Amino acid sequence: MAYVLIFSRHFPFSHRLRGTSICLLSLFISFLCYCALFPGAAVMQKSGDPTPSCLQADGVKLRLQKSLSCLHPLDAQRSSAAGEAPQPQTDQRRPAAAAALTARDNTPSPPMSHLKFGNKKLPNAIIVGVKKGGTRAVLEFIRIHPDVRAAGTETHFFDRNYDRGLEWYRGLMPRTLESQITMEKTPSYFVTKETPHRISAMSQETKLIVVVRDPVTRAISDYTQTLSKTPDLPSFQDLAFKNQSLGIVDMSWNAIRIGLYALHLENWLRYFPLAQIHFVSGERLITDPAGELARVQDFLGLKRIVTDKHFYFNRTKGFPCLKKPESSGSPRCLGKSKGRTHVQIDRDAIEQLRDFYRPYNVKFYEMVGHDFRWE
Ligand SMILES: Nc1ncnc2c1ncn2[C@@H]1O[C@H](COP(=O)(O)OS(=O)(=O)O)[C@@H](OP(=O)(O)O)[C@H]1O
Repeated sequence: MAYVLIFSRHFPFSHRLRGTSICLLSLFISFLCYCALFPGAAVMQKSGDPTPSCLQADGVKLRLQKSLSCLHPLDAQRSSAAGEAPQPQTDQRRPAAAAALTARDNTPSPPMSHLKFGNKKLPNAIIVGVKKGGTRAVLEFIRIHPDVRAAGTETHFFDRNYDRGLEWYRGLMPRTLESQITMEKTPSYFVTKETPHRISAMSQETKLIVVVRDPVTRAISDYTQTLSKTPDLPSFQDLAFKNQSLGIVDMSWNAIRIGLYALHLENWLRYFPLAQIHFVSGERLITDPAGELARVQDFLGLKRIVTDKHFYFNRTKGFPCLKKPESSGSPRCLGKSKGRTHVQIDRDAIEQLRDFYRPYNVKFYEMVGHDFRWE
């Protein structure tokens, strides 16, 4: 206003003209002052370039939310072209922007990770044996149940890795929801002296599954596997007998020892009641997988969801395989190491081994209350 008064003194116009000039000059000078104080606002809106005003919004949650549309002006244009009000971007559509928002906003995010991924838990159920009994088939078949999750590889925690501790073991487990059970399989547990005691020390509630198979066929399967890795292995007969003509079997050979099921089971029954151990027939697992899986599901307290509609018999493989899931994927058979062609063993040796195992088998049938008919 001082400028206006000075100006009017130096230019003495007529009274009306002077009043109008003073008004116009006042407005002009006010505009100049406004521009000097807020340079950005006037210039940005004129140029139509939104970026600097977006940058000004940085650092403040409310302004940053608004500024998300600044990061993607094309989206704002598309929205207005479609006649929609521009929407703030959701996390899914703009993860980078959403991340920036979260980083600047210290509000804790909801505990979605727990809901989504669950927790790693120690196993509720373990397939403890027997080697070459069909343990992989049982695990792969039961884990298609939505309430079962399993460690993919054999952990060998209770026999080889016990010193690593339970937290190491837990770390190997998949994440599960509260409603799901955790499983693992390590077939050597069944014949390891320390294992029953160690599992009961972890939890006396652990459910145990043993897949048993005719001990003579199992021994030949075991030998066939070792031979595939060690081609210069002595013959089966050389390893199985101390003296074949006298029919003296070498019980110290692992392939023979594993088949003495009754002796191993005695050790387990010192720590677990029989009702907590479920025996799967390795033979029926091949001829009737759905029947065996029904019993496994009952034992685990699961709804019978895995049924015969999940299996088909693959003639090439000579074994049951899993059907193609409805959603995607392809039929699934177990790998080449399951269902190998066995080494031919002469009939006499097989008969001698059957005689050797018979009393142990009978004892085993009595202990478990079931005749597996290994004749
Ligand atoms: N569906 C299906 N597909 C393929 N194989 C099957 C199946 N069901 C049971 N089996 C039998 O499983 C035997 C291998 O047993 P394991 O999985 O316990 O072996 S291992 O101890 O883990 O090495 C394997 O033994 P071999 O036939 O001697 O190879 C199979 O006879």
